[in-house]
Amino acid sequence: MTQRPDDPNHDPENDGTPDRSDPAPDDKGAEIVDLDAARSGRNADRSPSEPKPTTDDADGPVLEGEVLRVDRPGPARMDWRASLERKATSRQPLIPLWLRSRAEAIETVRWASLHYAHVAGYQVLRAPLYAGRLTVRAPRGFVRLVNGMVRWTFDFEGEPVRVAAVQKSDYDGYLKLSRQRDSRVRLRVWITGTILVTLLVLAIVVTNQPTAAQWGVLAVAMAALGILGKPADRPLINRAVMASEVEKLSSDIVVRALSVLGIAGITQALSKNPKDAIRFVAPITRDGPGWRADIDLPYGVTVADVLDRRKQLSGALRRPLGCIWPEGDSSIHEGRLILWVGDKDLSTTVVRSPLKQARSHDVFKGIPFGNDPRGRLVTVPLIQHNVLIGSQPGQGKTSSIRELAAGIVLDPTVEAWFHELKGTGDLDPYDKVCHRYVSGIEDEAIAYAADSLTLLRKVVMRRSAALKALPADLCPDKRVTRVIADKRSLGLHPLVCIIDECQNLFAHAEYGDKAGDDAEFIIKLGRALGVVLILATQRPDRDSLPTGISANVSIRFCLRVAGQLENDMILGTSAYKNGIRATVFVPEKDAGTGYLVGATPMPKVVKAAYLNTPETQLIADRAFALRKAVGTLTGYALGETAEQATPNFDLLADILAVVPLSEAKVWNEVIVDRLAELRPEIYGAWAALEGGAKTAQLTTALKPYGARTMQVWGTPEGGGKGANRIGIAREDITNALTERDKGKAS
Ligand SMILES: Nc1ncnc2c1ncn2[C@@H]1O[C@H](COP(=O)(O)OP(=O)(O)OP(=O)(O)O)[C@@H](O)[C@H]1O
Repeated sequence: MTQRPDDPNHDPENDGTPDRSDPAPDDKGAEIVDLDAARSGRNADRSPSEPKPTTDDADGPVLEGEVLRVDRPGPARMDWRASLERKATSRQPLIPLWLRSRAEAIETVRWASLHYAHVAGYQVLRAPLYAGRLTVRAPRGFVRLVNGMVRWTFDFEGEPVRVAAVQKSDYDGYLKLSRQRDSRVRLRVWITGTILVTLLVLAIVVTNQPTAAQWGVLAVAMAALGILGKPADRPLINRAVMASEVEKLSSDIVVRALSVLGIAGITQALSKNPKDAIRFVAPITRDGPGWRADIDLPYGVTVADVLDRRKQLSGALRRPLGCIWPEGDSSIHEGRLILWVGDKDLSTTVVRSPLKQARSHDVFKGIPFGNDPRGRLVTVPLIQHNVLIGSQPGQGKTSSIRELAAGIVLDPTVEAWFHELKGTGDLDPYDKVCHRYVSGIEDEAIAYAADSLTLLRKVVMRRSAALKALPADLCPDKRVTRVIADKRSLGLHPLVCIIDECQNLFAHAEYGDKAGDDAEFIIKLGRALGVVLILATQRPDRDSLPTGISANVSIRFCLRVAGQLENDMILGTSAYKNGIRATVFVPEKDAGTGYLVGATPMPKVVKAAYLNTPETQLIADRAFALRKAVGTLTGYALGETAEQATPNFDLLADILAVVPLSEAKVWNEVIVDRLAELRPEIYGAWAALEGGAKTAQLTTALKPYGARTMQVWGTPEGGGKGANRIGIAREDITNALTERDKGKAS
């Protein structure tokens, strides 16, 4: 509805006629209709054959009422709390970022001390060189001094002016200048004479002083003359640190770089509004060893678009790729870019492990894992989590595992089950503290790792019952805590199982399927029970990494991978789409650097700490001593023979033993109960499971033999109503047994 000028409520300052040259601030965003233009437009749309409306018709009925605008005038009114919350997100820190983390502050102070110690040491070592230079330059300095004094005393500086006065025949001027010179020279001769006499007296005094003082005075004199004799182009002192070649990051440089990335949204926005298309929401500051710019990208452009062009950004900023770390902050919005440009290339940095010096460690506090590009320590929480590490070969998976393993073994309460299925012995230093350990690529090693998973599955089931039985005051959250872990008799201490090169297990023809099922089971249920699985693979595809594992694991570390598929297998579905791309890392050069997801609130680029073999050996020795002292060395570490997951029993034969020929089909749950009666030490844990878990247990156990389960009609053993439930056909078990035995014979 619009107001008319003849309306009694008409507001002359707001008559509904838009003044495009001077939009009133109050009208910001209001929908104002130019009636004349609108009507003429409407009439123009009519076909000439249509009857022309009468003037009244054209104007339409005049409606009365209050003008209601779509956009209300005045500033946007927000709830004050919401407005405060919004402001809170952009508060500048009271304490500088580097002082907020103890580790970062220590690192900065350490860096500054080392830097200045280096500068001091460098200059002290070169003192003889500087003394030599001063001596060589002293004669030239002496000549310059004498020359300067003579010129000053006899006012040679005024000579050209006096000559010019003569040449211009300016006698008055010349006379004035000559008089001035005479009076000046008279005074200066006195001064120079006094200085010379003083120097002479000083020289006589010095000749009567001890030799050390004479040398001291000579040194000072030579130094002074040497400084005076310095050639203009050669400084006396060498620079201990070459001037940083790092250009200070400025808004102009950032805008220039973003504008050449070829992102259509940025190019268009800049062409329309070169000044404000890219907004800096905070001043560009130093943040750690680099510069940080907080930027709002133009509307419609997301951080993922920029991440995609990190290489181009590196070229545009004229900095090595390893210095360019764009990051998003989706807690604000998807277009908020935090661009961090480091002074140092991350790929040339080796991160020292804080565990190198640690006497012991508590895994409940997480494990120090590496540094982010800004040099801040990143810790991986372990309890309540599982970890998946992946990359193409040679990118640092085993090194990352070594670092995690260091934290694990330095906590003497943790039971370590380590499996390294490459056979290179990278984890061998730790074998002396492991409850289970294997290194190898052959079938025996794979079988051992598969056995570990089967045993671990049982451990998880047993722990589940043990945790359930704990009194509520000891275990209010139904999960293992430090207090519970420390009560060894409960058997709920942390148990960490590492399988490096796990593709060799999961893709194994004989053990792969079952191992995959077990691992998935452990990942899903083990978390609250203190059981942690750490898997590393160089072949992240569906065959080598069951989707049940890649979908359920909670912490992921992806070093360089070749493509989107591998990226998302490790980092989770849509990671690539969301700009978390481990494809940006450079093969080999970026070894140890990867995206860490799930360990920190936001995905992070992290360079893992690196431990070489001797350092790993020292850590393992400390861990051994620690464990020996508290009595937690068990299993492999004590040279005990490995516990076997598969003692001498034969599931297929056992099933045939408990299912008579007369029963063609039987429910799984019935078979499990009968098996438990037959061999309680083996099947007892299965029978303790409830409902679907009991049925699923047998289904899973039969899978490796190719024996399928099906819907079976039956009635409960103790009597009751008939029903369809999951079961097996006896004939299928007989066939599976025949097949298996045939295979063994061949
Ligand atoms: N965090 C790191 N910092 C520095 N260099 C590293 C780091 N991690 C790995 N490297 C370098 O990369 C090399 C290969 O590392 P590593 O053996 O851990 O790779 P990998 O991914 O396990 O290889 P593969 O897939 O063949 O088992 C190391 O020898 C080391 O030179």
